[in-house]
Amino acid sequence: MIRSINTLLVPIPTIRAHKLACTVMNEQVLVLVHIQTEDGYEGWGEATTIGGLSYAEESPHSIKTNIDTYFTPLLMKEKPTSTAKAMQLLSTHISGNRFAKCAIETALLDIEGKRLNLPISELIGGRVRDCIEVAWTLASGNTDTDIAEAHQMIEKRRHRIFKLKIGSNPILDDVAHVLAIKQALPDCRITVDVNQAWTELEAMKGISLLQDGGVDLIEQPVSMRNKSALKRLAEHFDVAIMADEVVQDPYNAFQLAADHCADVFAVKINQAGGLKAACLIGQMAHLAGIELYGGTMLEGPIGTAASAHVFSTYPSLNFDTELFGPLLLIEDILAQPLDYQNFGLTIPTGAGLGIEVDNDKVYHYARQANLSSSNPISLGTYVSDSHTGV
Ligand SMILES: O=C(O)C[C@H]1C=CC(=O)O1
Ligand SMILES: [Mn+2]
Repeated sequence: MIRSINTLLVPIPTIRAHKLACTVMNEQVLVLVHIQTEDGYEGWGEATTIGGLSYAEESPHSIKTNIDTYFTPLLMKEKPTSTAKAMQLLSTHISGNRFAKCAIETALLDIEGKRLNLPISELIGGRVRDCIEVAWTLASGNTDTDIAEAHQMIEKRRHRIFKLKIGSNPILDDVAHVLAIKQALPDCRITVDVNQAWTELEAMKGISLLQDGGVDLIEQPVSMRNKSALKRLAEHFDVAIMADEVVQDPYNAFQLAADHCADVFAVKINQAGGLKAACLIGQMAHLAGIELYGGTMLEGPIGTAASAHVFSTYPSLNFDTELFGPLLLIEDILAQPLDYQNFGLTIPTGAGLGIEVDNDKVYHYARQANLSSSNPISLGTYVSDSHTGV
């Protein structure tokens, strides 16, 4: 039986500015859910998003408000006796709010795993791999800085796949930036994420130049609203085209898979609405012959561990993952950091998420952020962006 549900906003600075087409991040606001049960178990979940409301439809504050106002009273009143029943209850009474649902499901699975002494991977289908390769995003905004950062990552054997965030500069400038990095790192896989910034016509031009320059993967080049453009681009080019923002819950992923709108799906547990939903999307994509990529909303270690459990169950993961979120933050909130080495992340083997959250640290940071009104939580720097019509 659930005794308490606490939702905490925990802002942590990033190691450097992280520039996307829709926002510039100097800190990440972790949205953490802590559930405690009457019989002494506790579980953690995470509903972190990117840049306030600039990336997705739920903001850190809306997630906290909605969990406190709607999710918690419902769960406390109905007292579901399993994670599956709790999620069924939430899906019946609460529409949308996929990030919030993901955090609740994660915390409940963490508890269920601890109760059964099994890692979450074994509760959601069973792992078929114990380690996953992790790409790093170069997004300092400067080509030479990005190249130097990539060399450091290779030297430390942390990453050898690099994703570049483009779309906020003129196309030819972005292409020149990407190709300079590709030439400096000829043995590395280089991918680009346009975060919806191009029109179809711009994408035709940009992708053609990137494909000729040897780029390996193009992520969400056009608006998520224009699924047919994404499909046309995937059909037109040999280079792999990946759907990201457009891949949401299993219903919409089903349509995308059935229409074969992209060569690869980036799956994110928060965008999907939870771990089981993300498993379902992975299975559907696989059945439709679509490749899989383990995506991130730049979560801290809780959401990252949860994602790793999900991706460990995928039948194939040919485009690897980008679960580097915790490494972008200056502080860790775990007693023992996640195990990144040899270009990969080891999937935790302990019960539940298999991690130990430093509760004192997390509650301390959350209190500090709430008390200090002169230091409000930053929600990213607004970047004017024409593709979303704002
Ligand atoms: O993929 C996205 O759009 C979001 C995120 C993932 C890595 C990164 O740098 O940003
Ligand atoms: Mn993306």
